[in-house]
Amino acid sequence: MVPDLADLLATSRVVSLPMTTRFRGITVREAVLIEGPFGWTEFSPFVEYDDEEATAWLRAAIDFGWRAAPEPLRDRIPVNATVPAVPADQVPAVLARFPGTRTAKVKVAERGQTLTDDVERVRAVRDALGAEGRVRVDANALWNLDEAEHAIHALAPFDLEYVEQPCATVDELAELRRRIRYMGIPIAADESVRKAADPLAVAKAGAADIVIVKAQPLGGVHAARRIVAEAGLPAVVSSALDTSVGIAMGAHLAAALPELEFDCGLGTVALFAQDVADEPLRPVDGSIPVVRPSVSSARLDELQADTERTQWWLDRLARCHRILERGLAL
Ligand SMILES: O=C(O)CCC(=O)c1ccccc1C(=O)O
Ligand SMILES: [Mg+2]
Repeated sequence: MVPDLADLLATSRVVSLPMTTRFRGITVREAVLIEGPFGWTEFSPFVEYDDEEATAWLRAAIDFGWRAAPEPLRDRIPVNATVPAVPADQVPAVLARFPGTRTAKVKVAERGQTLTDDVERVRAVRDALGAEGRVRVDANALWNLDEAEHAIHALAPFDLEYVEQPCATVDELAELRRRIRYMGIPIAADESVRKAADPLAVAKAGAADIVIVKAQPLGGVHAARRIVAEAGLPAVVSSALDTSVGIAMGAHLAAALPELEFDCGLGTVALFAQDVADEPLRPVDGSIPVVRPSVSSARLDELQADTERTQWWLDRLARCHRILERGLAL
């Protein structure tokens, strides 16, 4: 079911959230918040995505606002700290934003940096978390096969929980998995799930040990839950640098999965200087609650994007809505 565009626009608010640390090259995150019959929901595809790709994010927004979430099987979700590609000396300050987390995901392979930068950053994270910490890295598909193999050798002494999207293609992931099997370090697929024509292809090809699932790009909580069931692999629910409302969507997905053996990438509200919720879904004691946060209109006013950006987002929402409706008509 797709609500009318007028219903979506009636409550849509475009916000611009300042971040504490540059992440994915951005320092301000924009989002549309929409109030549906089931509560606030979020539409925030990254600005560089085309309308086709952004339409899955609108499906997700509608799913969360206009449909009851599946029955939650847990009421809190353990989360990881997310460490952007910062210099090693900034690691303690980043980790301090994620109180109580035993797991950290560290960005590596950033353009313009070297493997030495990655090694020093990962070392600083391991030093801070100690032997009981869990350290995973995310290369965002930026290594080729040989670079990945070489980098994983260099990072293995820090005892990696898994390596997320080391290379771009399913074939590369499958080959890398063969090459590093003897090391016992699992490979997790992220972009190969959320940006693929077939999100199950990587699992079918046996090219990953773990799937990363994100509610917005996968078309919502219900669709993503189904992808996890069909993939038949352990899943880690992560986010897309969402506001507390988008994080709540992810938390409802994580809460509905029959098994959740890894900490989830849902702590990223900690990277925002401000947020839309009265009680932001920042990690406390290493977890976030499974709730629909209340959004204050005062905060929406404060964080409102300027006229030009607001129009840009509402136009984009309208184009994606048209694509959704056309899809239904086919
Ligand atoms: O998984 C996490 O720890 C947080 C989310 C995250 O890393 C992310 C956020 C925005 C865009 C891409 C990614 C990613 O996992 O690659
Ligand atoms: Mg990732």
